[in-house]
Amino acid sequence: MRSVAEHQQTIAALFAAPDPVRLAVADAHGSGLLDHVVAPISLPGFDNSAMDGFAVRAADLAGATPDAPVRLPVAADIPAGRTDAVALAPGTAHRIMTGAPLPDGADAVVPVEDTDASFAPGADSVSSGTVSFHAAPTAGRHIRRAGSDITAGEVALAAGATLGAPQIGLLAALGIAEVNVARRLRVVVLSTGSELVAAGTPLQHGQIYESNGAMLAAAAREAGALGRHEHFVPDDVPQFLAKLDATAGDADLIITSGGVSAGAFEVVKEALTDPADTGHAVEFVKVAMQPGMPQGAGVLLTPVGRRVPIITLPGNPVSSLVSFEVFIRPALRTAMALPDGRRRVTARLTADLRSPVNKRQFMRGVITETPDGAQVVPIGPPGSHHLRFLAEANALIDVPVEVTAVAAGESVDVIVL
Ligand SMILES: Nc1nc2c(c(=O)[nH]1)N[C@H]1C(S)=C(S)[C@@H](COP(=O)(O)OP(=O)(O)OC[C@H]3O[C@@H](n4cnc5c(N)ncnc54)[C@H](O)[C@@H]3O)O[C@H]1N2
Ligand code: MOO
Repeated sequence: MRSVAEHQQTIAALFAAPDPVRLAVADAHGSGLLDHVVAPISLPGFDNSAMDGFAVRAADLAGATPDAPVRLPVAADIPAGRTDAVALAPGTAHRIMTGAPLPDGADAVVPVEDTDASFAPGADSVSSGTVSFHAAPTAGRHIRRAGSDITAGEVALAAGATLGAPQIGLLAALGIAEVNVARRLRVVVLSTGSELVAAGTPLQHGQIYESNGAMLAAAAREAGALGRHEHFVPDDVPQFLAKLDATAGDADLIITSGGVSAGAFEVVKEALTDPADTGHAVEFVKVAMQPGMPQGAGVLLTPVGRRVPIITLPGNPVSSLVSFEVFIRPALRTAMALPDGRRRVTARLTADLRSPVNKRQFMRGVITETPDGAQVVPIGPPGSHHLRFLAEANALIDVPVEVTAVAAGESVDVIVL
């Protein structure tokens, strides 16, 4: 049997290096940045006010106290967005709003609360009257200096960054319209099985609702890819191959579910084990793990001669999602220049655990932080049909091949989902 690590390498080798694409910043959300982004401008771009109040020369207010306020004439009004250059003459103040450019000559801003003025709607305008200051500001007070956030020429975002909301915000603030990112890969899931029907159809005896398609497409999207799913029913090899060709289209990865173990009607395995006829090259193997033992991986040759990676996952729902997590997710993320994004931690086991001989087990668990450190509770039986416990789990307990039992209180490796 193949080890988990060996099969991880096989899957990783199916993917090419990240494919560069230039996207509008908003469309690049969630993508991996391929090049350093250098700030074309400084932020802030000009000295500006951090408060609604008055721009002053600090020296003009030296000695101001509530008992001995200093009164100055208000010469101009500077709202945010005023674009002409305004100067502040000695012995005067300008009314200024948050984000408005500081006038030449001003070296402090006094918030309106520290004066006798009011900016409340309906209050008298003070822009051509006088204002009384109760305190002496220090020079530089409430001024946001040009370049204090980032200076033009500095690296704003390093290659490898993932473009989440804050990174999109920074790029937009720098006036950057487009970025070079790794193309998000298109993942198509094709589920097989004559027992499967779609939601909305009444179930006959022996039928079940198809669930792996939606689940694996969601997992692909959670991994940062573009995921969609198709459903194929008959256990018929020519029909399956035709569906595969039609589905492959512009896919970067095809994932099938079901039809790969030892049954009499394993359509995926049958259809893809004869590369002489089809040009496909898919290898079916057993991996020493539980769940997820029957696996297949290789390359599909499309009718237009394109080679598309294909990964054939086992049909049991828990097996297919755990296989996605262990094999496909890391490879997809690397191929999209995204960090692995999963935390591996050590946690204290709260109940005894058993694991099959010669298999690396990925057991569902619930991990919590306690004052004594992380602890993990194994949940659900090992059977690969227990979707309910999978939905409850927030972690996978990674039990090494050589371990067959772990006692409560011992430490285990955990992948936090
Ligand atoms: N004689 C043997 N039998 C089995 C072996 C084996 O080595 N020898 N391996 C077992 C293991 S382990 C697994 S895992 C499964 C894998 O089976 P397949 O990949 O061939 O999948 P199916 O037989 O088509 O389905 C298995 C199970 O999962 C349900 N299923 C399948 N697709 C879906 C779907 N899209 N949505 C919801 N549920 C699905 C299906 O109804 C079956 O119950 O084989 C064991 N058997
Ligand atoms: O690999 Mo199967 O996943 O044990 O149920």
